[in-house]
Amino acid sequence: MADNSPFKNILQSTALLQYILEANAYRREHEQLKELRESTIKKFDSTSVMNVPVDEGLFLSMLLKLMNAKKTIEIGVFTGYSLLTTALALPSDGQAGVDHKINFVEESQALVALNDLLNDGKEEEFDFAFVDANKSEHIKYHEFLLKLMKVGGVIAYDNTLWLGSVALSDDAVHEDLKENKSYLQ
Ligand SMILES: C[S@@+](CC[C@H](N)C(=O)[O-])C[C@H]1O[C@@H](n2cnc3c(N)ncnc32)[C@H](O)[C@@H]1O
Repeated sequence: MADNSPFKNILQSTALLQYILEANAYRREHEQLKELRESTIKKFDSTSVMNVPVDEGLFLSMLLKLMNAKKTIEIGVFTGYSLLTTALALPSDGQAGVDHKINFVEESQALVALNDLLNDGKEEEFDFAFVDANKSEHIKYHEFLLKLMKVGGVIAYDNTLWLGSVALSDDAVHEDLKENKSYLQ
C-alpha cells in the first residue's frame, strides 16, 4: 500500500504504515521474497499488485513458526509471495530449497481443488490455511476447509479488515470505491 494509493479515506494511516514498513518490515524481509516482490511490481504495475504486503508476510511467517505448522494449504497464489513466505517458514527436514515443500495444484477453480482433496481422503490433515482468492467464495472455501483442517488448526483470511474500510462510514467507503471499481472484484 504505497503513498500514491487512490484510497484516500480508507488509507488514513499511510504515514504509520510507511513507518512500520520502513522501520521494521522491509529490513526483515527474506532476500528471495524481496526479489519476488520487486519482479512482480516490475511485471504488473505497482498499483495493481495483489501480493500480500511485507508486514502481513512477516505476520504469517511468525504465526506458522509459533504453531509449528507442518502441513498447510493456500488458496489464491498469484505470483506466490504468501506461498513462498509459507514455504520458507515451514521446517525443512534437512533438505535445501523449498521445492519439496510445495505441491502446486494448477486449478483455476479452488472449489474443485478443495473437493478433490476431500475425495482423496485428506480430511483433518492441515495445520494452517491461508485464503486469498475469490472473496465472494470465502464462505464456500470455509465449509471445505473446516473438514480439511486438523482440530486446533488455523484458517487465515486475507482482506478481513478490507484496508480498514470496515471501520469507516458507508459514505467514505463509497467515495473511494466509486473511483476504484476494480477494488470490488
Ligand atoms: C490476491 S491474489 C493472491 C495473492 C497471493 N496470496 C500473494 O501473496 O501473492 C488472488 C489470486 O486468486 C486467484 N483466484 C481468484 N479466484 C480464484 C478461484 N475461484 N480459484 C482459485 N484461484 C482463484 C487469482 O487468479 C489470483 O492469483
